[in-house]
Amino acid sequence: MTRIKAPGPRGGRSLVRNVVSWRKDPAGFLLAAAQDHGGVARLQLGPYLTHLVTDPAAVYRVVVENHRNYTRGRLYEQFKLVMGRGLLTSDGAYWRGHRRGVQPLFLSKAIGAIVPNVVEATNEMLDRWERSAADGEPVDLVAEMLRLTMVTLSRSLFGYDVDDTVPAVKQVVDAGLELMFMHGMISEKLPRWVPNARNRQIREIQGFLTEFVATIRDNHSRTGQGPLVELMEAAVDPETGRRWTDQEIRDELITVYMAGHETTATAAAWTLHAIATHSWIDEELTGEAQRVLAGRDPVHADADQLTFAGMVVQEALRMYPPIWIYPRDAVDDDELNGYHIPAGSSVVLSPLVSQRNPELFPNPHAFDPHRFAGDAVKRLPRLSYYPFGGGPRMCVGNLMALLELKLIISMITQRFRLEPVSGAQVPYGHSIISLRPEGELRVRLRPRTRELAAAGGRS
Ligand code: HEM
Repeated sequence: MTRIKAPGPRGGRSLVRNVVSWRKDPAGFLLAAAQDHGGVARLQLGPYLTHLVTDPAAVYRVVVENHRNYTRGRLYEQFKLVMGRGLLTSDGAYWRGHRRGVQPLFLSKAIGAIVPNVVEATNEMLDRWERSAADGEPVDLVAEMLRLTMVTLSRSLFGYDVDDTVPAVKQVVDAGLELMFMHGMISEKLPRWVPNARNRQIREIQGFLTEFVATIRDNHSRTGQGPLVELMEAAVDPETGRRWTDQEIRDELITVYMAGHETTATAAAWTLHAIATHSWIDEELTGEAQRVLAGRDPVHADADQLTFAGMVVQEALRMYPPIWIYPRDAVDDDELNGYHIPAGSSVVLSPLVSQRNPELFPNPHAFDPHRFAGDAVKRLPRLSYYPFGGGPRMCVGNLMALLELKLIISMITQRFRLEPVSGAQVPYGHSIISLRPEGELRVRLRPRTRELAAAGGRS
C-alpha cells in the first residue's frame, strides 16, 4: 500500500491557520481546500488528521467499495447524547438489523401513504399564510418549514399530532441538536455525573424526549395509528430473533425524528429562497402546477408529472445540501486515489464541495435546475452528486424527502408568489445538523389568485 501523503497545507503555521479558518467559515474553508489541493486533501485540524474527500472515485471507495473500513467515529459519539444508539450512530450487525427493520416503510411503494398528511398540513400552513399576507406580515421560511416538516413527519410516521406541543418540542429539538456538537468548552469534557449546567440540560432533554416517545407509543397503543411505531413494536432482530427493547425503540424514534424533519425543512427553505429570488423559476413552476394540478390538491400520482419541481429540488440539494459534511474514521490503512489514509485518522465527505466542482457542474455557483433535465445526473460519474449520501448508509428517508419537497413547493407556488425580504445573497449560517441559512429567510407573500386577477384574470 502506498505511503504517499495527499496534498494539503503544510507546516506549523498552516496548522493554526486551518483551525482558525475552519472556525470562521467552515464551508468556505473546505471549498478552498478542494480547489487548492484537489479531491483528496490532507488537513491537519489541531490534533486531528483528516482528509477532505470530494473526488467521485474516492467518495465511492469510502461509502461503497470499502465502506466497512469507515466507521461513524467521534462526531457520531456526540450524537448519542441525544439520539442514543440508533441508525445514525451505530455500525455493524446492530445497524444492519435496525436498518432492515425500518426500511419497508421508506420504499417507493410505501411512501405514497404520506401524501394526504403532507397535503393537509401544507394547506393548514397556507391558510395561515393568507392571514399573514392580508396583514402584510412577512414570514420566516426556516421557522415555517421546520414547523411544517415536524407536523408532517409526526402525523405520517408516528400517527401523532404534534401540533399542540410544537413550540416545546421545537425548543428541545433545537437545544438537543446544539448539544450534539462540541464547541471546545471545558464543560463538554467533564464526566456526565458532574452536576454542571450542561449535564443538567442533557438530562432534561433526554427526559423530555423519553417522555415524548412514551406519549407517541401510548397514542399508538390506543389508536393503532403510526406506521413507524407499528413497525418498531413488531420488529425482531434477524440474527438473534429477539424483539427490540424499549430503549431501542426510543432511540430509533428520536433518530428518525431528528434526522428527518430538520434536514427536509432546511432543504425546503433553501429551495423556496431560490424560487423567491429567481422569477423565471417561479414562473416555470407555476405553469407546471397549473398544468398538472389545475388548482386542486396533489395526489401521489401527480408527483411523477411535477418534473420541473423535482429539478428545482435537486438543484437546491446540489447547491445547499443540508448534510453538507459527514465524517468517518478509518479503521485500517487505506488508499484513496493513490494517497495513504492512515488507520485512526478521519475522512470528511462533503456533498457541498463535491457538488460545486466546476468540471462536473459548470458555473457551479449559479442556480440552474435545467442541469437536472432528463437523465443528466445519471451521466455524471457516480458519487458526483450525493445529497443523501451513498452506499449502504444512504439516507433511508431520501425518497420520502424528495416526494414531500416536490409537493410542498408545488402547493406553495400554486397559491403564493414569494418576494424576498432577506436579499438574494444569503450566507450559510452555523450548521446545526443541517446547514441552515444565516439568520432568518424572510419573504413577503403575494396570494396568487389575486395577483393573477389583477394581471387580467388569467388562471
Ligand atoms: C432533504 C432531506 C434529507 C437529507 C438531505 C438527508 C441526508 C442524509 C444523509 C447525507 C445521510 C447519510 C449520513 C451518513 O452516512 O453519515 C442520511 C442518513 C439518514 N437519514 Fe436522511 N436526509 C434527509 C431526510 C431524511 C428523512 C425524511 C428521514 C426519515 C424520515 C431521514 C432519516 C435518515 C436516517 C435514519 C439516516 C441514517 C441511515 C443509516 O445510516 O442507515 N432522512 N440522511
